[in-house]
This record gives sequence, structure tokens and C-alpha cells, in this order.
Amino acid sequence: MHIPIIVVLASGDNPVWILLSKPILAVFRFIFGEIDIVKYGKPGWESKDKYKMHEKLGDAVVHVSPGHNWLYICNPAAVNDIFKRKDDFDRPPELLEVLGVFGPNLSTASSPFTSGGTYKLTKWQAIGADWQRQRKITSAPFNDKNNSLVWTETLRQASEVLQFWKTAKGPITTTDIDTRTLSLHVLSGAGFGKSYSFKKSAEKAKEGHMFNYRDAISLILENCLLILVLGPRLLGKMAGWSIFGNWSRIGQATIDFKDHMTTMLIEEKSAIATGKVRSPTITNALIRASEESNAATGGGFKGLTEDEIYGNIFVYNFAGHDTTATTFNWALYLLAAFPDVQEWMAEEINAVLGDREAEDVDFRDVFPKLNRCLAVLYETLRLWNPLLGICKSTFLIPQPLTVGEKTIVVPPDTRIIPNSNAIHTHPRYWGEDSMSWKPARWILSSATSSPSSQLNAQAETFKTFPKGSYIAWSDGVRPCPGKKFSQVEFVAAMVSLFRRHRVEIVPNAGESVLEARERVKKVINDNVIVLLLQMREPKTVGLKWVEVK
Ligand code: HEM
Repeated sequence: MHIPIIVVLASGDNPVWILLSKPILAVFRFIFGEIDIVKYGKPGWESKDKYKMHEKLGDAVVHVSPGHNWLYICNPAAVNDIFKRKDDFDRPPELLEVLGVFGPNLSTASSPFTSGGTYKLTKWQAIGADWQRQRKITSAPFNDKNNSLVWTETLRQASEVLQFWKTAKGPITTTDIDTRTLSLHVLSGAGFGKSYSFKKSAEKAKEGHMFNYRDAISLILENCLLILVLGPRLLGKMAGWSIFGNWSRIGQATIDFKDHMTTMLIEEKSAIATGKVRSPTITNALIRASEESNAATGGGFKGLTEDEIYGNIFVYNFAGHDTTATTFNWALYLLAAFPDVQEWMAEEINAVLGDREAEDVDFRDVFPKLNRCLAVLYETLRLWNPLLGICKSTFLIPQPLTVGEKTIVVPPDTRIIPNSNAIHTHPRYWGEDSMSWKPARWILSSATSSPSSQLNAQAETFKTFPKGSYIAWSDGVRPCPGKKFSQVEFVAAMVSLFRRHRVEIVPNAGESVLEARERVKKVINDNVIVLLLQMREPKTVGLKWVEVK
């Protein structure tokens, strides 16, 4: 390829390496210091390194390992090209194959394994139709009807969380847990028609179940790694056997979750048969779209099988929960550390809502005007993205790729990483302050305002950057289907939380307010990979919510 090479000890997707890398790298570090093998071998190095590797070596750098070679790209035009050429570059199916635990789904759709072929022998392009069918049906639920539900459900949930925080005795150190509950409840309510109250954390399960829907999916998502490794079938067999301890509970959760999904399916099918219109949740719309596709084809199967419906319900929960929850967590800590940004955002919320309550407005009317709230989300994800990177592959065929002035030929079976951590922070695309968290960079204003004048939210628009330079939700042919869902959820939460309240850091004993802010910035920058990237020690920060008079 004639590009810079860095040699690493193992392929980043090797599970044995993921387990053993820490002690092995500690030995190498002890003997050789922070050499490349150590620096770039550590899982999650991308989030620390940001654009440094590319600044030193160029826009295309390859990590060579005894397993796969990983080609890192930090060039918007090249990244855009990769996203557009789905037939040439797509996600390696084996990477997310484990997500098929509850049934085939969008993320495993085009896997040659699931269609009975052998990856090495199968021509990739021939199998894309499976993904296209699932994408068409599973994206149907993501429309304004559902977004409206996301808006109202988030307002309700956020106001309950706020009430809980306001009445907390002492500093709040549970923001990470509470934002997880918030995100889970919005997903359960707007996504799957199961509405819960933040206040009443314990709600009984229906007869015959140990867990209600929320508690079952919550336990499953918390123990995802175990379920992905052992599979729900094996864990299900442990249910009811107390000798298996917590594994027995997790097994029961997988059984109950499947039961809840079956009930949803039966209820929606019966509603369709009797002509009833039900709430526009993801599940209902998914089942409807599937039934309609089948009916429309008059023979050829174009819908989803029952297993695919279960598989997709699981994968949408999996993909939509932690991503949003961890983003909320970073954003709230950042806002606490930057009170001026809270004021700036609240100014917009008040200007857009005026005398109206958020619950009384049509989300389609206000959401497009809440650019500053959206900017807080974009800017948070620019610097702290729960997903380390997006992985594509060339599969069997070498592919030409133009990176800057140069066209390289990427060999078969190469992992290709549009390096979001680097592209999102390179000063070439974001300016000299690229490493600073400044939501205002996303706003274009045509107003000639003076400090005393009222904010004219109409005069502000959302700035777009060149294609390929901002890829938090991926892009091109295979972007995140939950992009708008997460945006509406985030903006609604900001409206509910910051309309009349502000968040503050509770300083430690003897600490000044400014010192406390600096401490929190360090906590925000100290991250670790669990399932996704998240703060290592969020509980060391105490927050408090105060009403604005
Ligand atoms: C801040 C929130 C979110 C971020 C940053 C995010 C980001 C992403 C990214 C980067 C991908 C592409 C991954 C890849 O190609 O390897 C993706 C895929 C996906 N996302 Fe999201 N996402 C978010 C929220 C959501 C939500 C709320 C949902 C569902 C309600 C969702 C559902 C999905 C699904 C199903 C996929 C897989 C698509 C496929 O395989 O074709 N995401 N997301």
C-alpha cells in the first residue's frame, strides 16, 4: 500500500488479546517503555490518541498484526467514499455475529454465516439483499410519529429524574445510573410500548414472570457480554437452579424477555387483523411494516420472520441504550463544568418555548429551532464517542481508495477504520481549538444582536461540516437508524432539565469552585471500555440541581 506501518502484537478484535492485553502490555512497558507496540496495542487507544498518530504519520496508517491488518483513515473525502461504497467496504459480519443471540437481525443480516455460506468462499455482494430487506423494514418505525412519542416520553421521564435529583439529600453521585434508567425508560416506552415510572423503580412482573419487560431487558443489557458468550439457550436452562446464582436470574430474564416479545407480537398482529391503530412504537411499526411487505409481494417473502423480529427488538435495544445513556452522562458533567454553556442553552430553550410548557408544544414545531441543545449533543459526541470507531472490510477483493493526493490499493480482508476520534479532533478540520468543548462552533447566526437584545432563535442555524468530517452516527449507505431518535431524546431531556434548573458541581472539602470544575474535566477525560467507552470514575463527582429564580 506504500503507507506508514505500525507493528502491533495482535489484531484488535482478537478476544484472547482483549482479555490478556493488560498484563502482556504491562511487561512490555516495564522492559521497553511506551513504545508503539504498547501505545497502540492497548484496547481503546484511539480515544486517548485522538489525531496524534495521523498528525505524525499521515492520513492513512496501517497497523500490521499476526491477525488482521487495520487501516486507519483520517481524511473526510476518503471516509465519505468508504461509506458510499457499501459493496466494496462493509462491516465484517463476524464482528457482530454474536448479536444474533435472540435471532438474526439488521446487524447480522448480511452475514454469510447466517445464510449458510462460508465467508471465505462467498462473494460478498451477492448477500447484501438480506441486509436491504431488514433495513427497509426496520427503518420504517423511525418517523415523526415515533419521534413525537420519543419527545413526550423523554419529557416525562426527565422531569421525574429532575424531581428525584432536586429532592436528593446530599450530592448526587448516581448520575450515571439515573441517566441509564432514563435512556432505558425512553427506549422501552417510545420504542417498545412499555412505559415505566422513574419514581416507582420496583414494578411487579405479570403472573408467570419473574421480571417485567424493563427489568428483563435491563438485566440482559447489563450482562450482555455473558449472554453473548454463553447464549440465551444455555443460560435459560440455568433458570430456576439456585446453584447457578446470578446466572440463573439472567437465564430467567432471557426467558421472560422472549415471552414479552412474543406477547407484543401477538397483540400487534391481532390489532392489525381487527383494524385497530395502536401506539407508533418501534415494535408495532416493525411488525406492521413486515406484515404489509408480505401482503404487498403476493407470494415472495419480503417481511421479517418471527425470529428476525425478536432479533431486531434485541439489537435496537442493544444499540440504542448504552450509546445514549453514556452520552447523557458526559454531557451533564460537561454542562456542570461549563455553566456558561448551560446559560447559553437555556437562553435558547426559553426563547423558543416562550410562555408555553414543553408538554404543550408540537415537537415538529420546536425541535428544528433548538439548535443550541442539539449542538451540545454534537459537540459532546465529537470529543467523547461511546463507539471507538466504525469498522469496515475489503472482504475478498482488493479495493482502490484515494486518500488525499494518493490512491492506494487496499488488500483483501483488511480492516478499515474511518478513525472518528482523529477526524473529529484534527485541527485541519476543526481549527486550533479542536480539542476544546465548544458547542457554539455548531451554530451559524445571521442576527446582528447586541448583548441586551433578546435571542432570535430563528436567526440561528445549524452549521454543517464537509461530508466525512463528522461521523458520530456513521454515514452513507449504512448509518445509524436511531440517529434522529437519539437527537430528539437528547434535546427533549435538555429542555426538561434546563428550562428552570441548573446543575452544579459540589466541591470537595477545601476545594474552590474552579478547582472542582478542573477536577470534573479530568474525570470526563478518564475513560474506560466496558461494552462501549464510558467514564471510569463518575461516582467521584457529586452534582446538585438548583432552581433558577
Ligand atoms: C448517541 C446515540 C447514538 C450513537 C452515537 C449511535 C451511533 C451509531 C453508529 C456509529 C452506528 C454504526 C456502527 C457500525 O457501522 O459499526 C450505529 C448503528 C446502529 N444504531 Fe446507533 N447510535 C446511537 C443511538 C441509537 C439509538 C437510540 C438506536 C435505536 C433506537 C440505535 C440503533 C442502531 C442500530 C440498530 C444500528 C445498526 C445498524 C446496522 O447494522 O446497519 N442507535 N449507531
